[in-house]
Amino acid sequence: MINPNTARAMTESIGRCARAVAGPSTAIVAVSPSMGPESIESHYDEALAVPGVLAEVAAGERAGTDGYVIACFGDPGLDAARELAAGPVVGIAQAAMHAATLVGRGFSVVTTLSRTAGRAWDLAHRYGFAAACRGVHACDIPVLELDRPDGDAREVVTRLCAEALDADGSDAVVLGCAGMAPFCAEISARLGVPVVDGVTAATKLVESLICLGLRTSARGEYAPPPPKRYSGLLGDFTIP
Ligand SMILES: NC(=O)NC1=NC(=O)NC1=O
Repeated sequence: MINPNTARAMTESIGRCARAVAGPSTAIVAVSPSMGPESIESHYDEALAVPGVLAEVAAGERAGTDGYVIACFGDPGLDAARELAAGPVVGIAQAAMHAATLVGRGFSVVTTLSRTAGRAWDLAHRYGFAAACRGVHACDIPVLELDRPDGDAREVVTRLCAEALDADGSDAVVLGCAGMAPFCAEISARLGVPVVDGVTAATKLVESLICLGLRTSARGEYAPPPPKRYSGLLGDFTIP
Protein backbone atom coordinates (compact mmCIF):
# COMPACT_ATOMS: atom_id res chain seq x y z
CA MET A 1 0.00 0.00 0.00
CA ILE A 2 1.76 3.14 -1.18
CA ASN A 3 0.42 6.40 0.22
CA PRO A 4 1.92 8.89 -2.25
CA ASN A 5 1.78 11.74 0.23
CA THR A 6 4.02 11.92 3.28
CA ALA A 7 1.29 12.19 5.95
CA ARG A 8 2.05 9.39 8.39
CA ALA A 9 -1.46 9.37 9.87
CA MET A 10 -2.93 8.76 6.41
CA THR A 11 -0.45 5.98 5.72
CA GLU A 12 -1.46 4.28 8.98
CA SER A 13 -5.16 4.74 8.18
CA ILE A 14 -4.68 3.28 4.70
CA GLY A 15 -2.88 0.31 6.20
CA ARG A 16 -5.66 -0.29 8.74
CA CYS A 17 -8.37 -0.12 6.07
CA ALA A 18 -6.48 -2.52 3.80
CA ARG A 19 -5.80 -5.00 6.62
CA ALA A 20 -9.49 -4.98 7.55
CA VAL A 21 -10.36 -6.58 4.19
CA ALA A 22 -7.17 -8.44 3.28
CA GLY A 23 -7.23 -12.22 3.17
CA PRO A 24 -5.39 -14.35 5.76
CA SER A 25 -2.46 -15.02 3.43
CA THR A 26 -1.98 -11.37 2.46
CA ALA A 27 0.66 -9.30 4.25
CA ILE A 28 -0.16 -5.58 4.00
CA VAL A 29 2.79 -3.22 4.17
CA ALA A 30 1.75 0.46 4.19
CA VAL A 31 4.48 2.85 3.13
CA SER A 32 4.89 6.44 2.02
CA PRO A 33 7.83 8.22 0.44
CA SER A 34 10.38 10.06 2.58
CA MET A 35 10.13 12.96 0.11
CA GLY A 36 7.19 14.73 -1.47
CA PRO A 37 4.04 16.67 -0.59
CA GLU A 38 2.25 16.12 2.73
CA SER A 39 -0.98 15.91 0.76
CA ILE A 40 -1.90 15.84 -2.93
CA GLU A 41 -4.38 18.52 -3.94
CA SER A 42 -3.13 19.81 -7.28
CA HIS A 43 -1.33 18.75 -10.44
CA TYR A 44 1.83 20.23 -8.93
CA ASP A 45 1.51 18.07 -5.80
CA GLU A 46 0.82 15.05 -7.93
CA ALA A 47 3.87 15.60 -10.13
CA LEU A 48 6.11 16.00 -7.08
CA ALA A 49 4.67 12.83 -5.53
CA VAL A 50 5.55 10.56 -8.43
CA PRO A 51 9.34 10.21 -7.82
CA GLY A 52 8.63 9.06 -4.28
CA VAL A 53 6.01 6.58 -5.46
CA LEU A 54 8.49 5.12 -7.93
CA ALA A 55 11.17 4.91 -5.25
CA GLU A 56 8.76 2.87 -3.11
CA VAL A 57 7.97 0.56 -6.03
CA ALA A 58 11.68 0.12 -6.75
CA ALA A 59 12.23 -0.76 -3.08
CA GLY A 60 9.29 -3.14 -3.21
CA GLU A 61 10.75 -4.90 -6.23
CA ARG A 62 14.04 -5.36 -4.42
CA ALA A 63 12.09 -6.84 -1.50
CA GLY A 64 10.01 -9.18 -3.67
CA THR A 65 6.63 -7.44 -3.22
CA ASP A 66 3.84 -9.29 -5.04
CA GLY A 67 1.63 -6.30 -5.89
CA TYR A 68 0.99 -2.63 -5.18
CA VAL A 69 -1.84 -0.22 -4.49
CA ILE A 70 -1.27 3.45 -5.25
CA ALA A 71 -3.47 4.93 -2.54
CA CYS A 72 -4.23 8.43 -3.83
CA PHE A 73 -7.28 9.23 -5.93
CA GLY A 74 -5.23 10.78 -8.70
CA ASP A 75 -3.49 7.40 -9.24
CA PRO A 76 -0.15 9.28 -9.44
CA GLY A 77 2.63 7.49 -11.27
CA LEU A 78 0.44 4.48 -12.08
CA ASP A 79 1.75 3.80 -15.58
CA ALA A 80 5.38 4.43 -14.62
CA ALA A 81 4.98 2.14 -11.60
CA ARG A 82 3.70 -0.60 -13.90
CA GLU A 83 6.92 -0.32 -15.91
CA LEU A 84 8.90 -1.05 -12.73
CA ALA A 85 6.72 -3.68 -11.10
CA ALA A 86 6.61 -7.36 -12.00
CA GLY A 87 3.28 -7.82 -10.20
CA PRO A 88 0.03 -5.87 -10.54
CA VAL A 89 -0.20 -2.16 -9.68
CA VAL A 90 -3.69 -0.77 -9.07
CA GLY A 91 -4.67 2.82 -8.36
CA ILE A 92 -7.55 3.50 -5.97
CA ALA A 93 -9.45 5.59 -8.51
CA GLN A 94 -9.33 2.88 -11.16
CA ALA A 95 -10.26 0.18 -8.66
CA ALA A 96 -13.14 2.16 -7.18
CA MET A 97 -14.61 3.06 -10.56
CA HIS A 98 -14.48 -0.55 -11.69
CA ALA A 99 -16.16 -1.74 -8.51
CA ALA A 100 -18.86 0.93 -8.73
CA THR A 101 -19.80 -0.14 -12.27
CA LEU A 102 -20.26 -3.72 -11.09
CA VAL A 103 -22.94 -2.73 -8.56
CA GLY A 104 -24.64 0.21 -10.26
CA ARG A 105 -25.47 1.78 -13.59
CA GLY A 106 -23.96 5.16 -12.82
CA PHE A 107 -21.75 6.49 -10.07
CA SER A 108 -21.01 9.88 -8.55
CA VAL A 109 -17.55 10.77 -7.35
CA VAL A 110 -17.30 12.76 -4.11
CA THR A 111 -13.84 14.20 -3.74
CA THR A 112 -11.92 16.83 -1.75
CA LEU A 113 -11.01 20.13 -3.41
CA SER A 114 -12.96 21.40 -6.42
CA ARG A 115 -9.68 21.89 -8.26
CA THR A 116 -9.14 18.10 -8.31
CA ALA A 117 -12.48 17.37 -10.00
CA GLY A 118 -10.96 17.67 -13.47
CA ARG A 119 -8.45 14.96 -12.64
CA ALA A 120 -11.25 12.64 -11.56
CA TRP A 121 -13.04 13.26 -14.87
CA ASP A 122 -9.78 12.66 -16.77
CA LEU A 123 -9.36 9.31 -15.04
CA ALA A 124 -12.97 8.28 -15.65
CA HIS A 125 -12.43 8.92 -19.35
CA ARG A 126 -9.00 7.26 -19.37
CA TYR A 127 -10.39 4.14 -17.69
CA GLY A 128 -13.43 3.91 -19.96
CA PHE A 129 -16.05 5.13 -17.48
CA ALA A 130 -17.06 8.39 -19.16
CA ALA A 131 -20.68 7.19 -19.45
CA ALA A 132 -20.85 5.55 -16.03
CA CYS A 133 -19.43 8.56 -14.20
CA ARG A 134 -22.49 10.79 -13.80
CA GLY A 135 -20.88 13.58 -11.78
CA VAL A 136 -17.92 14.70 -9.70
CA HIS A 137 -18.59 16.74 -6.53
CA ALA A 138 -16.11 18.36 -4.16
CA CYS A 139 -16.58 18.90 -0.43
CA ASP A 140 -13.72 21.43 -0.41
CA ILE A 141 -12.30 20.01 2.78
CA PRO A 142 -8.48 19.84 2.58
CA VAL A 143 -7.15 16.28 2.57
CA LEU A 144 -5.38 16.58 5.91
CA GLU A 145 -8.51 17.97 7.61
CA LEU A 146 -10.64 14.93 6.79
CA ASP A 147 -9.60 13.15 9.97
CA ARG A 148 -9.74 16.14 12.33
CA PRO A 149 -11.42 14.91 15.53
CA ASP A 150 -13.19 18.24 16.00
CA GLY A 151 -14.13 18.46 12.36
CA ASP A 152 -17.41 17.67 10.59
CA ALA A 153 -15.92 16.04 7.52
CA ARG A 154 -17.87 12.81 7.93
CA GLU A 155 -21.19 14.68 8.00
CA VAL A 156 -20.25 17.00 5.16
CA VAL A 157 -19.13 14.12 2.95
CA THR A 158 -22.24 12.09 3.78
CA ARG A 159 -24.51 15.01 2.93
CA LEU A 160 -22.65 15.62 -0.32
CA CYS A 161 -22.95 11.95 -1.28
CA ALA A 162 -26.74 12.16 -0.80
CA GLU A 163 -26.93 15.36 -2.84
CA ALA A 164 -24.75 13.86 -5.57
CA LEU A 165 -26.97 10.80 -5.93
CA ASP A 166 -30.02 13.05 -6.41
CA ALA A 167 -28.29 15.56 -8.69
CA ASP A 168 -26.71 12.91 -10.92
CA GLY A 169 -29.38 10.26 -10.87
CA SER A 170 -26.62 7.82 -9.96
CA ASP A 171 -26.99 4.67 -7.88
CA ALA A 172 -23.53 4.33 -6.42
CA VAL A 173 -20.88 6.63 -4.96
CA VAL A 174 -17.11 6.57 -5.29
CA LEU A 175 -15.17 8.27 -2.49
CA GLY A 176 -12.54 10.41 -4.18
CA CYS A 177 -9.81 10.43 -1.55
CA ALA A 178 -7.93 7.81 0.44
CA GLY A 179 -8.61 9.93 3.49
CA MET A 180 -12.33 9.19 3.16
CA ALA A 181 -11.82 5.42 3.43
CA PRO A 182 -12.82 5.28 7.11
CA PHE A 183 -16.18 6.92 6.26
CA CYS A 184 -17.19 4.32 3.68
CA ALA A 185 -19.22 1.73 5.61
CA GLU A 186 -21.14 4.33 7.64
CA ILE A 187 -22.08 6.40 4.59
CA SER A 188 -23.21 3.31 2.70
CA ALA A 189 -25.37 2.21 5.65
CA ARG A 190 -26.90 5.68 6.06
CA LEU A 191 -27.65 6.20 2.36
CA GLY A 192 -28.59 2.65 1.49
CA VAL A 193 -26.50 2.59 -1.69
CA PRO A 194 -23.13 1.11 -2.58
CA VAL A 195 -20.36 3.50 -1.53
CA VAL A 196 -16.97 2.44 -2.84
CA ASP A 197 -13.68 3.25 -1.20
CA GLY A 198 -10.74 2.76 -3.51
CA VAL A 199 -8.30 1.67 -0.79
CA THR A 200 -10.25 -1.48 0.03
CA ALA A 201 -11.39 -2.04 -3.56
CA ALA A 202 -7.82 -1.86 -4.82
CA THR A 203 -6.59 -4.13 -2.03
CA LYS A 204 -8.99 -6.90 -3.03
CA LEU A 205 -8.36 -6.31 -6.72
CA VAL A 206 -4.61 -6.73 -6.31
CA GLU A 207 -5.20 -9.87 -4.23
CA SER A 208 -7.48 -11.24 -6.96
CA LEU A 209 -5.03 -10.50 -9.75
CA ILE A 210 -2.24 -12.22 -7.83
CA CYS A 211 -4.52 -15.20 -7.13
CA LEU A 212 -5.29 -15.41 -10.86
CA GLY A 213 -1.59 -15.36 -11.63
CA LEU A 214 -1.94 -12.05 -13.48
CA ARG A 215 1.17 -9.88 -13.42
CA THR A 216 1.84 -6.62 -15.24
CA SER A 217 2.64 -7.38 -18.87
CA ALA A 218 6.29 -6.82 -19.74
CA ARG A 219 5.43 -6.66 -23.41
CA GLY A 220 5.13 -3.22 -25.02
CA GLU A 221 4.13 -0.15 -23.04
CA TYR A 222 4.72 -1.57 -19.55
CA ALA A 223 8.08 -3.15 -20.39
CA PRO A 224 10.91 -2.03 -18.08
CA PRO A 225 12.15 1.45 -19.01
CA PRO A 226 15.15 1.56 -21.37
CA PRO A 227 18.39 1.90 -19.34
CA LYS A 228 19.83 5.43 -19.23
CA ARG A 229 21.51 7.91 -16.93
CA TYR A 230 19.31 10.02 -14.61
CA SER A 231 21.16 13.05 -13.37
CA GLY A 232 20.82 15.01 -10.14
CA LEU A 233 18.74 13.66 -7.29
CA LEU A 234 16.96 11.27 -9.61
CA GLY A 235 20.29 9.58 -10.18
CA ASP A 236 19.87 8.14 -6.68
CA PHE A 237 17.03 5.97 -7.91
CA THR A 238 18.05 2.48 -8.80
CA ILE A 239 15.63 0.90 -11.22
CA PRO A 240 15.37 -2.77 -10.13
N1 LIG B 1 -8.65 13.82 -4.46
C1 LIG B 1 -7.73 13.79 -3.50
O1 LIG B 1 -7.60 14.70 -2.72
N2 LIG B 1 -6.92 12.69 -3.39
C2 LIG B 1 -5.89 12.55 -2.49
N3 LIG B 1 -4.98 13.42 -2.08
C3 LIG B 1 -4.13 12.80 -1.20
O2 LIG B 1 -3.17 13.29 -0.64
N4 LIG B 1 -4.55 11.52 -1.06
C4 LIG B 1 -5.65 11.32 -1.84
O3 LIG B 1 -6.30 10.29 -1.99
